[in-house]
Amino acid sequence: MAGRGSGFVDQTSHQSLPSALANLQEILQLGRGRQLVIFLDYDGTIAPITPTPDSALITPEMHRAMLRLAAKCTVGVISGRDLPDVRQRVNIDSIVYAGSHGFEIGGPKGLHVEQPIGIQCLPTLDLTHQEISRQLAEVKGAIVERKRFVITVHYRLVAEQEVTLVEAAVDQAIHRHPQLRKTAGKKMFELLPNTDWNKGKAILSLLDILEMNGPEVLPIYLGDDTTDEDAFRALQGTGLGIFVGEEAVESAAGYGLRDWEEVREFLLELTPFCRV
Ligand SMILES: O=P(O)(O)OC[C@H]1O[C@H](O[C@H]2O[C@H](CO)[C@@H](O)[C@H](O)[C@H]2O)[C@H](O)[C@@H](O)[C@@H]1O
Repeated sequence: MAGRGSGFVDQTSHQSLPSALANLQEILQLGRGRQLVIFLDYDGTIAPITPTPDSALITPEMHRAMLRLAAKCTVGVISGRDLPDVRQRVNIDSIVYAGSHGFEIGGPKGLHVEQPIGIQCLPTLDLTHQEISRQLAEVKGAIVERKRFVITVHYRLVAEQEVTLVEAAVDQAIHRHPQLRKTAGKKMFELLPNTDWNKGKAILSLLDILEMNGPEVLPIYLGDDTTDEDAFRALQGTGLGIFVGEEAVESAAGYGLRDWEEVREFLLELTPFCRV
């Protein structure tokens, strides 16, 4: 990873990651003479974590900050959410989006790419969605969220003693349908096509599509959850990862920011130094 920050002490703990804000000059130095491309995760990075998926919105201030940034450089939002959902929440036409953890990519000038393996899995995802929804219908607080290529089973509002029921339903589905694999994130489990595709691969593919895969570009990725680690790893050596959150987790990111408000501050500080 380019730039570990001079304050770097222990790379296994986020709390010791150097602050991207405090080390802005160092980051700018890495980007000197290079075009910056900024990739942002949605939930927990540009929007706060809320009790239900529906209520997680970006603030007007964040929207303004992103608009200003997008006027100066290439911006992408790389999300586990469904592509139309994240696009509508961010609502900026000029940026590129990846939904379903990168299984679907969309952007200006008609850009639209879906992973063929995802398309093959659609009947299995449909069936699994029905099965899990039925199985968890009686579990109070469980939310089954269907995205085109991913099913997310949320347990944030489920009583602690019932979370095992939620995980058991997911595990049984994976057992029945080996075309799917399980991942986990903030108070949720996900089922997605059982293939080696993730946010990191999606970003590398996007950089190719945008013809921004050379040394004259510095891609920066900001994310807060386990699936964002794939993106941090993918950019090691060529770009920069910024972990968002206060908890101590193992991260492949080089810098840290506390929360989405610090993310906004960072974007505002970075914008004047971006060029198209
Ligand atoms: O990759 P992301 O854009 O960060 O999306 C990851 C998942 O985020 C959403 O769930 C999370 O945020 C919700 C709203 O704050 C919260 O209620 C939930 O507990 C979190 O797991 C989204 O609903 C999922 O579809 C995304 O995969």
